[in-house]
Amino acid sequence: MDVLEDDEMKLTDSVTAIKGVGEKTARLMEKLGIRNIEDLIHAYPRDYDRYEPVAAVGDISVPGIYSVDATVARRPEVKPASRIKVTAAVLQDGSGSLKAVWFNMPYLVNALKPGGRYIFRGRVVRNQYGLCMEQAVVLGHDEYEKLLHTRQPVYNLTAGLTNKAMMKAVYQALEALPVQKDYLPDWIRKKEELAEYNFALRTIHFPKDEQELLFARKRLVFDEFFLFILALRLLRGSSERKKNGFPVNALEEAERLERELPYALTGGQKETLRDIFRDMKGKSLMSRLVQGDVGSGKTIVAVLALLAVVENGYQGAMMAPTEVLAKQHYESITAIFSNHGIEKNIVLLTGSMSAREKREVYEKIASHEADIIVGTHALIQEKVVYDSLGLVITDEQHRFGVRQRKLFSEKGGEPHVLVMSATPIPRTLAIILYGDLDISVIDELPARRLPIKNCVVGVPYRKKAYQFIEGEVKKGHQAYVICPMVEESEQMDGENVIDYARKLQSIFPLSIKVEYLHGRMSGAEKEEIMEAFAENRIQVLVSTTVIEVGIDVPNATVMLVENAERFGLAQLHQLRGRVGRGSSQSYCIFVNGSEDEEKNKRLEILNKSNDGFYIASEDLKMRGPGDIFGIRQSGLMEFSIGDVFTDADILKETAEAAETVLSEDQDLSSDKYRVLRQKIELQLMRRADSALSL
Ligand SMILES: Nc1ncnc2c1ncn2[C@@H]1O[C@H](COP(=O)(O)OP(=O)(O)OP(=O)(O)O)[C@@H](O)[C@H]1O
Repeated sequence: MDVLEDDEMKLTDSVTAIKGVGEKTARLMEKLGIRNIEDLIHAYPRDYDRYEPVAAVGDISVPGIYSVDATVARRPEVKPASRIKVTAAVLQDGSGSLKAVWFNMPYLVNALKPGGRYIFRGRVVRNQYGLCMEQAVVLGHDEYEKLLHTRQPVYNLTAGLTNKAMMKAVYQALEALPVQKDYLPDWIRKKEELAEYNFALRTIHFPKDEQELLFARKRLVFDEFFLFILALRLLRGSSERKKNGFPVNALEEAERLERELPYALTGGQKETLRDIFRDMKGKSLMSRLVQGDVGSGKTIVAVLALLAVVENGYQGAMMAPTEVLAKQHYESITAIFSNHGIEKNIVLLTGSMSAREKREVYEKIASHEADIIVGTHALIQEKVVYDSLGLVITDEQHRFGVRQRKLFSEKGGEPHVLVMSATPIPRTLAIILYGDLDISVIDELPARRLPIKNCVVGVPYRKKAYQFIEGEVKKGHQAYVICPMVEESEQMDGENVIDYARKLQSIFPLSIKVEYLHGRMSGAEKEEIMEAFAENRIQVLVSTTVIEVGIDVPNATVMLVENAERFGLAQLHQLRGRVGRGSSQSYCIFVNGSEDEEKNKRLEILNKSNDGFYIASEDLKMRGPGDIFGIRQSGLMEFSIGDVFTDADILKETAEAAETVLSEDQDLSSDKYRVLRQKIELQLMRRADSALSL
């Protein structure tokens, strides 16, 4: 028996335990965050490739993936096009003919006999000669019959790792794993009509049909929310009633700065500040979420809170999700303080600083020479010892720092925590998702802001858009261009930052400097580019969504989003929030890169409104149950399968179920919930680990 168990695959095994997965593949998988079997089986497909019935060639008028049942009209030709060999054929059925090309597959010339009839399945693109099918898979009729109506999983990949390899690895892991115990209590499964766990897991990767897929998905979404909510509640249980070790009583400096600001705070900002000050003065520690739409002015609220803490003799830290943002916060706080004669010592701490620079900052933090520390995750590395850290401000993605909180408490007392969020979700959902936090909402934008003017356009409009950008730059303004990809990819078409920046620079006069920014650049490179953009040494910044959160360059007045159809509306709303932050009129141009009218309709929602809540709820109304794959609403909430917008109903059901469980057993200590509790603890550790390794 023992021998058998040793042979069994375990969730904690490395992916190399799978037959056919070697060190090289393991390293590639690691890039995707997949280290062990458990990670692998939870790396859910990002989409599914559907084998639909064949299309008549004559009916194909827009690009997309198609299957056609056609004959090869004449002997295919091989043309050497620069380095690659292109095999070209003409496919015919009774309704018309279609060009087909393959790259670097010259052997097809002999394999595809003139007059031979096959099923060709591939992506039809539009090039200068019209429609053309690229890299088609050639299938026999029997083979196709078997695949018809099935869905093949499409995984997130990285260069060198093919979809086929991922599929095989997942399949083998699922085959080799022993059946896992379903940790969800039976009564919940029955009440909510949820699939069995092992079945759900298998089906999400290899569904038979749409119905089964949705059934499996619901179960996994439920699980994800359920574990999350329970974890939050357990955490809250342990952090509640924590005594306030950093009472904030004196508020003179903060109130003076508030009076002297060049603008009056909005009602929402004032109320939020009152909540914060009341909390920090009170008996227990503050754990508060500040929710406010893009550009609602959360930063100044954070700055005033930091100043209050410092005035009372403590240190305050502000943790940003990226180095670029940390630097920006550091600079804006420094500027505000120096403009108002406030002499506090502010330091910046980021991962990309040299060891010597870091050491100097550590010393300043330990000796309390530093009052305010702004940085990235570097702020919570073990080497950082605070003298008396009274407040930590963080963003919603990193709030789940169980270990972090523990770390702080080991370092001399738990600080107050303030979490900033721009995710536009209704209060009922916010209460569920932020169950461990009290909530303040900044529900208005600063007065005298001109609403952003929007338009949704097709690709042919580009030329005009570039002229428009040129005009704005000539007026002294700046522009952002967003592309979905960093560089050209074989798997996906769409605009990429590197080529796009090159193209724009060649179109614009040299006086307009175009640069690019993306997440794969080093911290120092990104900082340099952002700094140059903030100082208007760069006029047009072509970027991926790395600038989605928080970047504040009020002089930028145009945002052009390429392949807007690829993004979730909430995410587009965040992107749009990068303009319209100053007093000038701003513009947002969404380019729909597909010819799909439905996608246009979705984007039109953005055209109609600048209100994040409205957009999220309208988007929800337009989606059917089959639309949940492909586009995720928002990258802001770190769920791997659930979507807080689309799955709002499941989220509510989950919250009720969690409530019932906790009313039976407050800390899940009974035998009945032992497996569930273990699963939650594991989840907490994983989240804490991934947050720390960022
Ligand atoms: N009450 C106000 N009146 C006028 N301008 C304001 C007010 N509050 C903040 N601002 C300015 O509005 C701009 C946006 O503020 P801020 O960067 O704090 O937005 P945010 O809420 O953090 O948005 P995001 O979620 O996009 O990061 C800043 O340039 C800030 O100086």
